[in-house]
Amino acid sequence: MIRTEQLTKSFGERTLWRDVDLTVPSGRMLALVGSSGSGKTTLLNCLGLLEQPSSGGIFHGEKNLTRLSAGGRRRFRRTHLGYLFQNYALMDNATITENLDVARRDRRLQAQALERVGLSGRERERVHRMSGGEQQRIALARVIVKRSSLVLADEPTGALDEENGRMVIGTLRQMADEGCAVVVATHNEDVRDACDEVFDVHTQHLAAAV
Ligand SMILES: Nc1ncnc2c1ncn2[C@@H]1O[C@H](COP(=O)(O)OP(=O)(O)OP(=O)(O)O)[C@@H](O)[C@H]1O
Repeated sequence: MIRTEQLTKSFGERTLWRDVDLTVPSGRMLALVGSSGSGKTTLLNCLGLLEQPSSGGIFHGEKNLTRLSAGGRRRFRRTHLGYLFQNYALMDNATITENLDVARRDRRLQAQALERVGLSGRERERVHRMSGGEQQRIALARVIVKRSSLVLADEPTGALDEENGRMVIGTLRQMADEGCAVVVATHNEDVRDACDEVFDVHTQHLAAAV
């Protein structure tokens, strides 16, 4: 579970969002929508403790994560967080297996995750030789292998065809159904429709997904 309390982020004179109160319990999936530049990635980065909000709190249970030291933030990310970045954040010169080892050295889980994302048998290939969509799927496999309780995903279907887009949406939904709290920034209507709630970062309107 993750919860924000009166979370505000400004860059200089410009406030992206103000006094945001959101709760994403285990088992739920929240979509962050809004026009380009409205602050979806920035909000994900704050939830993932990669950026500091200007004010307000981020709570995991009773713990206010914004009060953690740099070491505490690192430990929280390592223990609880799976982050699917917009630029995938893979080790380019390493193999798929070496990238998955960063999350968890469990060959059985890795094989299951690679089968799920359609990359079985390609463990020894180097990431820089793979297409954008394949890299996006490796990044998803890494999140699957990590088995985090909080999953943040930034435009997870961006580089994918329709079939793989559906696979990613289904996988994120399954993670939520198995007990993760999932937050996904997206422009994609199918992703939004798979979520339980939708928060428009620009208007700051929260609604149930239809
Ligand atoms: N470190 C920074 N310093 C100043 N401005 C920043 C910084 N980081 C982000 N911004 C600005 O904050 C705004 C929100 O950026 P963000 O990437 O969060 O938007 P977004 O909603 O995810 O956009 P997109 O849909 O295009 O990915 C942008 O105008 C961006 O230029």
